[in-house]
Amino acid sequence: MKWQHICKPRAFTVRYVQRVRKHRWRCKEVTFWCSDEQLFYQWLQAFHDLLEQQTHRPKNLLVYINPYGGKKRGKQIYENKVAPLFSAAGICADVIVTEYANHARDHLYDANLEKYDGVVCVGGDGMFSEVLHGLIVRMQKDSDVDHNNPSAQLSRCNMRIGIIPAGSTDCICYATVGINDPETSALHIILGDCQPLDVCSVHYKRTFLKYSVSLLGYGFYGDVLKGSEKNRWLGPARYDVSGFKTFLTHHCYEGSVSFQPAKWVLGSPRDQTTCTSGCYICRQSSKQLDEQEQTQACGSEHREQDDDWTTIKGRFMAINAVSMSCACPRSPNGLSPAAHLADGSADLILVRKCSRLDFLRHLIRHTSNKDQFDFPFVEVYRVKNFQFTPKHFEDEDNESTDIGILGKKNFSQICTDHPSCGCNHVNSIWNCDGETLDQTAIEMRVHCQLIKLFARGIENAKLEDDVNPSKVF
Ligand SMILES: CCCCCCCCCCCCC/C=C/[C@@H](O)[C@H](COP(=O)(O)O)NC(=O)CCCCC
Ligand SMILES: Nc1ncnc2c1ncn2[C@@H]1O[C@H](COP(=O)(O)OP(=O)(O)O)[C@@H](O)[C@H]1O
Ligand SMILES: [Ca+2]
Repeated sequence: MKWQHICKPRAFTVRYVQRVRKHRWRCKEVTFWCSDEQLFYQWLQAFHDLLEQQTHRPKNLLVYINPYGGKKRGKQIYENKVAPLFSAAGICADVIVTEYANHARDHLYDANLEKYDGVVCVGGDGMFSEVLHGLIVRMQKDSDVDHNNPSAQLSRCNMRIGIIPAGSTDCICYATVGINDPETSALHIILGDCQPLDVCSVHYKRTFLKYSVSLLGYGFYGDVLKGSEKNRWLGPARYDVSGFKTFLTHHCYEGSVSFQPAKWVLGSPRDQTTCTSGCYICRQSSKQLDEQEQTQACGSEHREQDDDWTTIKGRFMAINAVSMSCACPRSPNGLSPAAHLADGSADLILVRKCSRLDFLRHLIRHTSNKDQFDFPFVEVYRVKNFQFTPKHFEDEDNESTDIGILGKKNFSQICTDHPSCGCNHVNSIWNCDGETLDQTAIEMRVHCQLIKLFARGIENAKLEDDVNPSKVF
């Protein structure tokens, strides 16, 4: 607006956020001018004072860009859509373009994080997972918590994480913001939004394997991931190709699932309501968590109940544990539409052996508003933890030392017990936020609100239309 400033020397431009379409935000600007010099400076001072009060807004960020995620447009997206907004908002960003897988994670283990108000990742769920691991593992190391102990009380991370979506599924961004749009996410970061998020830890015996915030899936989604890796060059379409092939092969896997229900939570996976910005159920969990932490600070030990385990044995097409809805462009309501971002629970979805047609009907429901759980072969439980043991775990345990759990022999072994059941593959693998796990027998536990994102949850569409409280920056 230079010409305006020249014609009208006492002018200033205000940039603000406007909600343009469902969950999509855009940066707009308006230039004011004033003939009275004193009044002009009063306005400038008022804006300056207002902005100074916004202490939750980040000033220094550490940004990691995965140049190979999604359609390989991470760098371009950051440079064209995000960097200009950060600079307009006066944010100083140190940018690292990753050079290899796990670069960001390893860098976070030792980086000096003191000067940063947050970490931003540009990429997909895999890239987010790197940053998540870097920060959580670092936090546990700094606070002397043994993360190999499955029952350890993990220390919560205060450093917020921002996600600029530039990946293939972008589920974590979509399920926490409502859209996978880089500019919208950049604006949530600039405004300093804060959304706590549950994290699931995954262990094998007393060894830590991985953390998960979206999908921990065995069977269908594990096989889709395995099949997709060799077609990475296809970009996001690799999942469609692999999904189709996996659907045609129609494998089921035998094993036993044990879990403890999340009794204290207020919601259920079959609720008609969903988790929205400022969600009441998540706020109740926050209160309980604070009380728990206070009790611990006073020296009393928080004792988890160790009874009420339920065990389900059978042959499964898919075993999915999700601690958020997992909404994404492929499935706008997600794998479990009523799951909550920060209630301290996960939804465990068991899809038992069924016909190919039934499985297709179940899958198709993920693309509409119809209930994907309303089938006799689908069960869903809200849990605080679960354990899975594949039927052939004993053999696997013995063989793992020679050929590795994911070794060919193990994966393609023929199920001699059930020649006619169709489960000719003994074991599947676990898909943990788009990364494979090295073990099939695992235990998972939800850690309530372990991390925080630069997001605010899914805004209520009505609120967006009614009051359009644009935010100035
Ligand atoms: C006939 C129509 C069938 C349509 C079925 C659609 C069901 C889609 C559910 C998708 C759930 C996605 C859960 C998220 C997983 C991601 O964390 C993971 C990694 O993402 P990224 O790093 O961005 O690549 N993505 C996947 O595992 C892909 C699952 C795709 C399944 C088709
Ligand atoms: N520079 C890099 N070279 C190769 N792989 C990388 C690089 N940086 C990150 N990665 C890895 O790329 C994988 C996929 O990243 P992600 O951003 O999730 O893309 P996508 O959504 O397409 O899977 C992750 O496992 C991440 O660890
Ligand atoms: Ca949850």
